[in-house]
Amino acid sequence: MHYPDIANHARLVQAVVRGNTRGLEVPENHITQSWRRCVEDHGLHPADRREPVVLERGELLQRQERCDRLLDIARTEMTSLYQQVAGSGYAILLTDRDGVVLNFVGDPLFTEAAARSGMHAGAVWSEAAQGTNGMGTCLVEQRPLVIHHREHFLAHHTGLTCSAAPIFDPHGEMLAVLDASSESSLAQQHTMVLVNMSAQMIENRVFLCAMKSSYIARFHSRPEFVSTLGEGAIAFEPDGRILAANRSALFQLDLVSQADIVGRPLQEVFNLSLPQALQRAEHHTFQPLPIREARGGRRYFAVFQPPENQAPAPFAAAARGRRAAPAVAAVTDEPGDPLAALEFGDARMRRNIERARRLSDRDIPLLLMGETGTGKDMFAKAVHQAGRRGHKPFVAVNCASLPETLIESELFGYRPGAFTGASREGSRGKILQADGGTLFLDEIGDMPLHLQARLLRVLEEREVFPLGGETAVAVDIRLISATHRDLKQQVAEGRFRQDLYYRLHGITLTLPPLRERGDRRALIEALARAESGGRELHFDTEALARLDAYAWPGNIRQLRNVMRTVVGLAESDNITVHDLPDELLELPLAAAGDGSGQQPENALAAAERDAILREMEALHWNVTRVAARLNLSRNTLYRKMKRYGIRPPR
Ligand SMILES: Nc1ncnc2c1ncn2[C@@H]1O[C@H](COP(=O)(O)OP(=O)(O)OP(=O)(O)O)[C@@H](O)[C@H]1O
Repeated sequence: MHYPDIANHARLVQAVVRGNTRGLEVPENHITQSWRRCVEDHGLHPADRREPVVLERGELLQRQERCDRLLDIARTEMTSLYQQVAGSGYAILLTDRDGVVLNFVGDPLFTEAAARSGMHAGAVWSEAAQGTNGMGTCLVEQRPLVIHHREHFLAHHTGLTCSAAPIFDPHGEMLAVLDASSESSLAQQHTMVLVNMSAQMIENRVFLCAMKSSYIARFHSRPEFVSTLGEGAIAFEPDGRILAANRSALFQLDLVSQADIVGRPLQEVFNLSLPQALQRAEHHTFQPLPIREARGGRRYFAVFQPPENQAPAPFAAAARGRRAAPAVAAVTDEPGDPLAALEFGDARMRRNIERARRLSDRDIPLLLMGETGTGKDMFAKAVHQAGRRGHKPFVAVNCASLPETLIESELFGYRPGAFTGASREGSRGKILQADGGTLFLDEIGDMPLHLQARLLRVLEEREVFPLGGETAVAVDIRLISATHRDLKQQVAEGRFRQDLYYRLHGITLTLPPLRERGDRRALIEALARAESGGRELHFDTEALARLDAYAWPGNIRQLRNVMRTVVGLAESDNITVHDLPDELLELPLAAAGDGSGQQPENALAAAERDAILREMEALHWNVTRVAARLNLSRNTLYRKMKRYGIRPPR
């Protein structure tokens, strides 16, 4: 920014703060209020060029360790959000409640500029440090907001556009802020919608994770929305006393805050007795059953889940329902042969399993390739469990979202007192955690090139020097990696190091996409049984043909989600085409296999589809009003409806 622009911006900000705008209409809003705080509370000047405050590495590590559950959960959503906006020069950031950036996923187009502005792990983006900005102002306002260009307080941030949304903990306290920032000239409302959905997704998962040792009721007015972004969740004690509720639960029950519900007995909220609620939880099924609100009698559909350590493994229950269902046990903790359990009759899978079995006790590195959702993660775990290391740890590292600044301490760990602020106990890195067992490097094809060299060094040396330590610690690990990318191609294009590739692919197994598997029908039936908690469902010929002919771009993951919906909506155990989701019925049968891409390809897309559907229902399919509510143009909304196969009810 040139000096005259800086001076102009500073003059405007100061005039507004002093209430001296002389005829210029400046509405009083959260921006002007924030500008005032910047001057009056934080003593900032809009023309300041402040170097970003950056925490020492040790303090950052401590903060990250304090939030490790949040970070684990947020990583996937951040990557997914980043993929949605990739190419438009965005950085995705997560801050803690003090505005310290804990994780950063950046677009190469913007990473350099972001670093210049101070957007990296460890930087502090509170209002006190950086003036009005997406993250800092969201922390104060505690609601989603966009801070666009000249709405920033400091002149040198006026090139930025930031969309930020808060993440609350299960007790309604501010936990973190998720933000997408870019130097784009457009304030993209659509980005705000995506950020908000991702933040809610993280918040819901944090809720379920934090409250997993309690009973949880998950509900929605539509059964297919249970287990999605919009579901309400209420955690309660065995005596029925409510411990916490998520935001959607409060919204659906017309409550304002946690104080309106926490401490009350569940029976006052829903009209079912405590024994009924507990009984439903004990017979944990994924099928949402009707329930009524105690006061107004409004109808919801709910699933009750027991405290985690008490939950029966749903797949195990399903497996017990049938003799010849080895694959169903694949995803349980049931004893047995975990590799055999992945077999349903497909020849390529059988060959993969045989080869993996032959090598399971030898420490040859295994590289798993296959499209997203084909079961690579599950295969890796089965290989681990089937081998001699099975009772030792299986430690997964997602290479796509490893924070760049922390790769070494994440992998190697550090000694107590390795640097100022390092935790007193030190930290075992992932490699040492996996000692004796298996290190699973997931999404290896997405690891930035410059980090691959460091990873290679670790793998070559097989010794770990924890940061600050003087002696090397020998490690004994089996290496399994997975990617949905064509690694050979990546090597040819110079995007993946050849030496690392050879290090990883002692043997490569490719998991076939679902549409090419010969055992599709057996898988469909097994998953339906698993999702219904062991009930024997019968698919009629046409329904089975539709399922069989569909292209399944999201592979087994998508099939599993579809089965969950089918089981939730089916009125009897006989499944017909009318019980199948619309998108499977869109195409004439013969064309159903061409993969028109109408299925949301990831969780965020699925959430977007759900949000559009929810608003459509709430606003009686009035496209103009829904577009306004979601801040989309009508055309964009129509395009999205087409993409997700959303149509008004007939
Ligand atoms: N053999 C199987 N039986 C039952 N469910 C399966 C099987 N394989 C995969 N799934 C289910 O499909 C989903 C995706 O599996 P997984 O995470 O292993 O796939 P992936 O290939 O690693 O996906 P990504 O590349 O997106 O990480 C999971 O919900 C898993 O439970």
